[in-house]
Amino acid sequence: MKKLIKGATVLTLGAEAPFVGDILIDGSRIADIQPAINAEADMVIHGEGMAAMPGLINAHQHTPMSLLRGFSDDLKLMDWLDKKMLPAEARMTPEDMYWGAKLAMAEMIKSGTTAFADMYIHMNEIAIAVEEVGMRASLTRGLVFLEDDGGRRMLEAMDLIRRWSGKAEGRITTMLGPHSPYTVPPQPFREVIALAEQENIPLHTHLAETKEEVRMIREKHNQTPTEYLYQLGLFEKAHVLLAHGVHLNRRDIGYLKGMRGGVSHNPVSNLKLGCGIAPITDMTEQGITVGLGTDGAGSAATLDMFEEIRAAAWLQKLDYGDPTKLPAKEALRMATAGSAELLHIGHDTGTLEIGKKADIILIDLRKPHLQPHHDLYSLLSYCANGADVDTTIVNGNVLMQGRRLLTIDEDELFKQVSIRAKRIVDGV
Ligand SMILES: CSC[C@H]1O[C@@H](n2cnc3c(O)ncnc32)[C@H](O)[C@@H]1O
Ligand SMILES: [Zn+2]
Repeated sequence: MKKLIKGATVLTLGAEAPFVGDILIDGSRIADIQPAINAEADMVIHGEGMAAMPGLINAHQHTPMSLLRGFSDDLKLMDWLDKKMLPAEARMTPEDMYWGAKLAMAEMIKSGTTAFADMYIHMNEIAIAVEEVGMRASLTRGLVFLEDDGGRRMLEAMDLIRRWSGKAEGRITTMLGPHSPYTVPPQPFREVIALAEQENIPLHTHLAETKEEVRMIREKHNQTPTEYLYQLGLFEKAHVLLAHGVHLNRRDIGYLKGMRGGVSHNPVSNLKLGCGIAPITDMTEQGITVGLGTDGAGSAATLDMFEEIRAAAWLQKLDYGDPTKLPAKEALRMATAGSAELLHIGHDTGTLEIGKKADIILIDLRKPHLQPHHDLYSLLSYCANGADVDTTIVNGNVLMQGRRLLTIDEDELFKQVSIRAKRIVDGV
């Protein structure tokens, strides 16, 4: 099946400057990108007046937490987690995970996200939802080792990996997910790292999100959270996706230098929880890959990656007192090629290139806030929002066109969400 996008302003986010042209999709991949393509196609997508760019990639998510959006705000992270989220999560059924993940995916597709990294529980139901909806995802069973469970969580983590890696036409990949330095003691952390190294499985974990975490790890191990993970051998033994990295000193950044993977910066969640500003300019200057994510909707509020792009750029300018920090194009590249590296799918996604997967979004520029067109990178980083996305394509399949979702029934979704969200929070 061939599809032809005609007359869009193409931003490959690779080496080329933006140009008006066509994109030919053959099956799941980009077959050609040119100023004009004369080819037969089964479907023509009219891109006139629109910008075509790589789909945004959300590098850190907890999708079912969309059911907990707005339920518990304005709390400190540890109170929010221990007193509100964990009791609510204990009441969530596998079916809730499925519908929560679908709600998150509906929002992501409608705001131009084509791929995401997810860490949660009952991941089998989330994988089924991803398979049905058509997005690309890296799925991880989150592992907390604060009490003995006879190995059940590890079995679930390995079951997810064995059952779902490479499935859904190759759209699903998997990772191992020790939750954080404060929920995984040294011995189980070592065992997870050894397994990751032995079986060549990437890891996804939280790191140095709050000052309280730094204090807890100092009291328990007399180390910074980053030193704790470094001394366990994490950064040399596996590809690692680190979420947050807010409280890193110069020496901590040195430990990350040369690592495979990198850091997911989640600026809106960090702002809302009052965590601080991650030193991502210092990281990128040391060659550390930085991508962007939202975190779960329970902490971030929305899953609109355009808000993350804007917050990331503007917070670096504020933090350094220097508006030249994190320029517009770099911020867009963080949300695309940067995040793709973290998900370990950079060879296939993150830029528009012949041979790469056709994960493409079209943004309708025919809006007052997206005129005139001096610099499209500035316009998309600083002025656009998720509602400007007209079309979302993943793996060559159109998941949204003219803002209509083609693989999710929104009426049924909203009905399920409203019943389930109420049941989960009643009594918490
Ligand atoms: C064991 S599955 C993942 C686990 O992570 C929790 N979570 C959600 N947001 C955050 C965050 O910002 N920092 C730490 N942990 C977070 C979520 O509630 C799940 O229990
Ligand atoms: Zn998180």
